[in-house]
Amino acid sequence: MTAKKALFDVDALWALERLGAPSLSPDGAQAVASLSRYDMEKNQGQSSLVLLSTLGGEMRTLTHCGEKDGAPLWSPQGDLIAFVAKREQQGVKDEQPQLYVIAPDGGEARRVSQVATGIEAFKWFPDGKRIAFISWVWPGLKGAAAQARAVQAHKERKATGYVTSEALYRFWDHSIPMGRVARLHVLDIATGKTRDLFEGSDFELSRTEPDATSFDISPDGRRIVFAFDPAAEKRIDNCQALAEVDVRSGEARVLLQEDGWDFSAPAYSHAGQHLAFLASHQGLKHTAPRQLGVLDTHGNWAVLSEDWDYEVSAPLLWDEDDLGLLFCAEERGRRHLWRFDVKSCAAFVLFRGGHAASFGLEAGTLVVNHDGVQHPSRISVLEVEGDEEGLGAQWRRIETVNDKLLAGIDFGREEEVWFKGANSDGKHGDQVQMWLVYPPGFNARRKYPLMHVIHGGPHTAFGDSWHWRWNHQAFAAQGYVVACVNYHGSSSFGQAFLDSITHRWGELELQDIEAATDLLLQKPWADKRRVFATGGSYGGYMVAWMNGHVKPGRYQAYICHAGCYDWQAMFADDAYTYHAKELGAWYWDDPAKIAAQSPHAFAQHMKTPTLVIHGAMDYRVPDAQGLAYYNTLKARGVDARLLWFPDENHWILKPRNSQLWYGEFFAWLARHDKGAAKR
Ligand SMILES: CSCC[C@H](NC=O)C(=O)N[C@@H](Cc1ccccc1)C(=O)O
Repeated sequence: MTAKKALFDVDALWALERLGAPSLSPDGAQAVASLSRYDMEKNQGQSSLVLLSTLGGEMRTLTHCGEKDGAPLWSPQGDLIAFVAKREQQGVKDEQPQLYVIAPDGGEARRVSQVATGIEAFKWFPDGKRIAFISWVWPGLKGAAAQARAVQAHKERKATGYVTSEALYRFWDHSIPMGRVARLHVLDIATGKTRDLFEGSDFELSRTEPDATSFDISPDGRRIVFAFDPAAEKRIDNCQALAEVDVRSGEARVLLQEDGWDFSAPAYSHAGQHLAFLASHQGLKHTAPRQLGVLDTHGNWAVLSEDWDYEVSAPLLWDEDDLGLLFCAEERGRRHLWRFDVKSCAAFVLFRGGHAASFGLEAGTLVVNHDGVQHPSRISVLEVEGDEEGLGAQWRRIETVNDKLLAGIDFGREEEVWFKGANSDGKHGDQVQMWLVYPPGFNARRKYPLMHVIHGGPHTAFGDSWHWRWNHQAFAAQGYVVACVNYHGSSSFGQAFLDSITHRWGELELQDIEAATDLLLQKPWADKRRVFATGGSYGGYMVAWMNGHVKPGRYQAYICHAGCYDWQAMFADDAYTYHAKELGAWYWDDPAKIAAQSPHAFAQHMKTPTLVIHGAMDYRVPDAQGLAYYNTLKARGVDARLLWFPDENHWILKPRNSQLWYGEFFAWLARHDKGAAKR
């Protein structure tokens, strides 16, 4: 008699540990990664570093005491592992993240930076004696001491007002640091001395969260290539160019700048003869995919993947023979790790997702961090390469994180379904993908409630991946059949499918969702008295749109998380310069066109009970959107509930708040699940 397994719930979700991106030792024998765990009592997370052997053997914990030991990178010589952390040690408490190093065989980590403005992201120089890092600094000041004084003055300021004349002044959940810009610096590991490579120049990195993919160090360590916005007025939808700075002299020159082209994620080949990068032809269309570009030493560049109808994701990693590049890219609701051959321009799947999140390659050893509907992040090493589709490849896990906890939990199975959705060309219905996740122990002869979980974007996709915030297994464990429709406009189904909704947001997506509901309600197990729709951000927009467009009673209730409700008022968001490209007009030029795509304009039809959830720190979809929607429902006498977080952004990230989120989510559905009472 096998022991009954527990159902998956939010406490189990937060009890799971989360593996970060692996960094391999130069000989490929070991990988270091961050491992995050969460404490519901303390209501916070903690990350340490773990060592994994690619040759077999148990995982070892390398660091214990950091608040958030993250972004570990093995030195090129293999003698040190560098990472970013905020710690209190050696009599100093870090106010900003600093750089630490630790020997791979353990011991105490050593702080090697004391940068008042903090360290955002870094890379090792080939000599293993220096690192290049990003820090947000006041451009007019000279030297680290001046920056430290400015940090202190800002901290002690009495006036808290934010003043700017910039077009881009906030991003996702933070204000762009007043007066500061992101710059590249060099740190000498031995002395801790730092140098601002852009000092005295107008160069700066992107103002929208530059990271380690924003720059690369040449194989000889003499130059650093970086992406930057050449426009005088920075905007979220500006195109970036590529430039290169001489590390010794600080002299910088533009390498690649083309009107209408956005360049990013530069990566030198090992021989230094080529530079790979991502290129998006924004002049053609704002949704132009990021494609693979290569520049040679004569200044000639080309897009190698223009005939490949998938979007290339950063980071780009040259194969060890410089004949190919590794990167992740989505394909029909999955995300694989690919190798792109620069000569044949053919793409081969190395790791077939599920969801390939990150990877590392050293000395012929390839590791991947991957997840899926059935499991959170894992790290595996390639043992046998498969065919060009990645079929037959043999990967071996090099950790057992979460195995004990998950062994006692029953998960539901997932199913990939294709159905005839909206016709984008007016002729015939297009094939649309949907993922179903069934309750554990699903029995087709019984009746089940149906719950749509509608993804955001709109240009993203739900698929065979593990989601920490919208966890399909947590929803299915409550007894719902969970349906995730990759509606028209979703990514990973080709450019035409993604572009099909441009200037007509809401129309085809609704047809897809409704076609899916019609299909599912024909299933013997579907209880048509117990149908619900939920969604976040653009998914929240969709459920608000449904409230104004779908006959009341079809769905018993909606849940709208951080939903776009009123596109004119959405102009308060951080991405306002994008709106006209997607909706087809500025609201002042064609208010009717904007209203025709805006849920608020259909409020007079709204009657379906809705739980509205929003975070006050959400600058992408300002919380006024959720409040306006909630107030509208209340004013109309529609049953509504508001869950508002004063300290969360677009996502709900604190453990206790997430616990509350799931609790209110399920309680709202149960409250409107009249069918459940009669079961
Ligand atoms: C940068 S424009 C918004 C596109 C972005 N898409 C994918 O991540 C996004 O933030 N989408 C939001 C919804 C939204 C759409 C348009 C303007 C503001 C917000 C989301 O679904 O997360």
